[in-house]
Amino acid sequence: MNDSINPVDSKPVKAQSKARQRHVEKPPITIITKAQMAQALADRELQQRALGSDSSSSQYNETTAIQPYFSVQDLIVGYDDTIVVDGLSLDLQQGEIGCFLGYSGCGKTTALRAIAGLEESRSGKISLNNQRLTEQAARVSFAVAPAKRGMGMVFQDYALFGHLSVAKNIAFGLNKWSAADKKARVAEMLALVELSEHADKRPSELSGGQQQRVALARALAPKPKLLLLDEPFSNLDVVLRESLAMNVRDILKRTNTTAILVTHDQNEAFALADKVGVMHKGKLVQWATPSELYHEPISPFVAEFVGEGTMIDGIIKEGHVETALGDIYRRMEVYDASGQPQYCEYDYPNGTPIKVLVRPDDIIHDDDSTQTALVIGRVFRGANYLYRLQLDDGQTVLSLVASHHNHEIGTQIGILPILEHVVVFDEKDINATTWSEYDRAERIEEIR
Ligand SMILES: Nc1ncnc2c1ncn2[C@@H]1O[C@H](COP(=O)(O)OP(=O)(O)OP(=O)(O)O)[C@@H](O)[C@H]1O
Repeated sequence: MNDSINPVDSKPVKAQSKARQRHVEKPPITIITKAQMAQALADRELQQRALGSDSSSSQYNETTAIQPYFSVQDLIVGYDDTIVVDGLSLDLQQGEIGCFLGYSGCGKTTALRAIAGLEESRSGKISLNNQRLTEQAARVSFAVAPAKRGMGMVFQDYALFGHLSVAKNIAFGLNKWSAADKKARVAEMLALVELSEHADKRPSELSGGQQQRVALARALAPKPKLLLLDEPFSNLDVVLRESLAMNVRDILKRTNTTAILVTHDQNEAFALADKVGVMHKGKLVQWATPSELYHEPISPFVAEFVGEGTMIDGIIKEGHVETALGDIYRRMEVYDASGQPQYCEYDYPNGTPIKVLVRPDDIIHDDDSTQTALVIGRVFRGANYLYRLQLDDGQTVLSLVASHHNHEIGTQIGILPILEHVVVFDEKDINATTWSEYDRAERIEEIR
């Protein structure tokens, strides 16, 4: 979504709103209709083709599309009468790291186990490196045995053999290798996870983080086509988790390993994965890069689950959205002849109540801004303060502010809303998903 706000709008939403009155001059913005935008996009494609720089046209994609290295299509897995994984589809290219992120019980581990072949799927197709691993369709039904899938697994409890040394643990999956190759591979893996000097120790003599690295080395040693990591850091303390996640990412990237991680920890997912799939009640709600999930969530559930933020009220007015922060225009990646960005009308009729997602980094603190908000709460986060700010009409937003800007609760501070990636949701969506009190209570129960 490529929407943006005009932060200096002069038209007040409500006559009595001080914040709206402080907005000065409004730059000229022409909002074009959806039909005009479709035409503009088509023209742009034609132009790109004519210039020979087109990498997005369907013609190009048809002839050069890369077959995904790993692919899952419409996977359904259930226990008895309950569907636990419901129509899961995703692709990964070789060397990419994917992640299933979601609350406890949403089906992440079941999806991972089905990919590994440890859980039977009811329907769907799984392919890895040009080999079909499962297919359950009307006329075809087969599943490659788990041991023949070429996958490695790293578990939450590491599952190391306590009576074997670190080196022997790592060598465990290499029984078909020659003694010399095995020795060389174990040494290579020990160096990779920086545990060479611990080769002869027992796992119990290592820290949790070191044990996890042994588990990783053991899983990587046989050169798996796909590595599956099930909550691999959950036994470690929070501080260690993120740094180990970055360390593991580095190791996976250096070895060009394709991997899928399961976690309920967003920081871990973002630190490790290239693509993150938010799961909810068995469905993969969105499969996207961490940045896309944060800036372009496709539903209020994803918006709330990923990152911090608040939803503020808006209303559709002549193709744009009016809010207490200013008027929001839907900016597209299409430019007119003079190089100015084009704005398209929103997909909702005039007068539709809208919710607008505002992230803490969308609200810049600026001492010189004429637009202000009241500090009603703040949390010290070392380099930053997370301020909770009240707008003139009583709605609240969050703002991430460098911690040398130390403003007391109860004071007004200048703000500059920079809503480059603003996302709007129809109020109907909000009610239909997790923003209702009922679902909040249900989720709290889930977490407990
Ligand atoms: N062997 C099983 N038999 C019956 N139901 C199961 C079985 N394993 C899991 N379930 C149920 O399937 C649902 C999804 O479980 P799953 O372990 O895949 O979730 P998850 O998202 O990985 O959760 P967590 O983060 O807590 O591990 C849950 O409701 C769980 O109770």
